[in-house]
Amino acid sequence: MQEVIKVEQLTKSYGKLHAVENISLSVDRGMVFGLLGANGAGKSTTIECILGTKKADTGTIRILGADPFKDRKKLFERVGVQFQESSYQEQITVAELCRVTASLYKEAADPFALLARFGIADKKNSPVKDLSGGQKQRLFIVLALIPDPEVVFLDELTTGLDAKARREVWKILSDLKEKGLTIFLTSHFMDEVEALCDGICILKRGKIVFYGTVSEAIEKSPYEKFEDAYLWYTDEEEQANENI
Ligand SMILES: Nc1ncnc2c1ncn2[C@@H]1O[C@H](COP(=O)(O)OP(=O)(O)OP(=O)(O)O)[C@@H](O)[C@H]1O
Repeated sequence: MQEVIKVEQLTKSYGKLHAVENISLSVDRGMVFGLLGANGAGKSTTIECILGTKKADTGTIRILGADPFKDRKKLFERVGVQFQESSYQEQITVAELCRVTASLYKEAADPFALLARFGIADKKNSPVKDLSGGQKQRLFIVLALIPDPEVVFLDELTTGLDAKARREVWKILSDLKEKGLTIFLTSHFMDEVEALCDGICILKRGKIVFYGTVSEAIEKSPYEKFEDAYLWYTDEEEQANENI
């Protein structure tokens, strides 16, 4: 099994704040990996360091065997990224944004097939700014998949999507995974994590508090449901009480 993402001892501080401390993780090809944690736990910082858009203070990071900070150009064609907010011209339409994005890659996927797959083909002539929150979110997943990447980073995957759209996105991602796509995601929805993730890492104030599979996370907690186990791993009060 080929290792697609490897992070060893990643540390990143903002001034005195240790945003991420000693994070190590490994993601194999065709795996869906979930990076979890409360707001401010350090997920975005970790992803930005993995992508090379932020420089880690210390640690080693490899994506597809390359150093993302030094080899960004080389990785650009092979890695997809979903942004929460993309910067685009005020009046640009969905079709134009997709075409512009596709033009950046040598071997782009067909953006219109992707729009159809994500149920927003009828919006192709609408200005992006007029899309609903959920439609925009789906568009951003489409943009991340346009490079036809080997690995894709999806930050807060289905935030803003209704229940049906979430299920549809899960199905599409499961199909892409079957074809060998490696998926690195963050999510605040534990049902989604249970449905999709082969491996997870739970962060609490920048440190790993659990690393393994969803079923291991449940087993090592006093709970039977994953959401309860997740809250137990991340709960401030509970952990504070344990230290008394
Ligand atoms: N550029 C920055 N300068 C200073 N502090 C920052 C900066 N970016 C993030 N932080 C701080 O680092 C910590 C980790 O933030 P990060 O955005 O990585 O968390 P997160 O887990 O992605 O949160 P969320 O779920 O809210 O997106 C937070 O305390 C945040 O306030």
